[in-house]
Amino acid sequence: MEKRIPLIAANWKMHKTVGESVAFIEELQREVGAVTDREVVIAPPFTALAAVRRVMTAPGYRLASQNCHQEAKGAFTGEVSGGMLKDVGCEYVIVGHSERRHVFGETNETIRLKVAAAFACGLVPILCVGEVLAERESNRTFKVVDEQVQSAVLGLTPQQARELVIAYEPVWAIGTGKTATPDQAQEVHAFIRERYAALCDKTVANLTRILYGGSVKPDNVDSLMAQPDVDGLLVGGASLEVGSFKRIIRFVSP
Ligand SMILES: O=C[C@H](O)COP(=O)(O)O
Repeated sequence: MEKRIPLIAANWKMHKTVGESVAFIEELQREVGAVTDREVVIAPPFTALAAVRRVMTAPGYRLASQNCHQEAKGAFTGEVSGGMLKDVGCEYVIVGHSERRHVFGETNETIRLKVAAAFACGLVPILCVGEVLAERESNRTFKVVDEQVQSAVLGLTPQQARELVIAYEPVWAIGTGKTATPDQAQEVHAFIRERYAALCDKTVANLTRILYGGSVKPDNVDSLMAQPDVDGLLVGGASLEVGSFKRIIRFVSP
């Protein structure tokens, strides 16, 4: 039976020069080597994509962008299209990260267009969803996450629905040191899988990878990855140092 291959993604956000990015990848590959039973995805800033691609030579490592524009080309100063990202060697693109939603005002509708644009260019979107603290405290987590997922998958083909990666990132856990407990993560992941099965198809939902993000660290990685519906991680701060990211990649399966 086909299995969900764990996916560990590093989102460097607005960190690292070209030189720092290259040095990190070289050291990581030297220390970890080829990965065969999991995928490692690195999302450096736009400026370092080409350089990282050139040195990313070990099996199991893939390049991602942190964002893309929804249009293929045009007068959009400062933006980068999916086609340009594919051209530079990206295989994945992070779409709808909470910083894009809450700092840059991206809506569910914009994110839906970005998911479609990514697929049209041959990129696999990593769709981020998650509630803010006030939503969790008013018991609206499931409603918010459901709306975000539902909106993003509108119009996807069965194959695209199968390839899409979903990342559950409770906004209150991002960069705060407050990780969701393994039970809290599992509860929302199971809900997402159940809703995905209703929206797409049960077989598709059983194969869809759902990542957790939000203050993932070496000391909580194993308990998060032990949850049956946590298929991988989207890591911010702890992905900036080889030592901590290496430990996260080497999470211990139950
Ligand atoms: O994309 C990554 C998330 O925003 C998590 O960031 P963090 O690990 O620094 O909390």
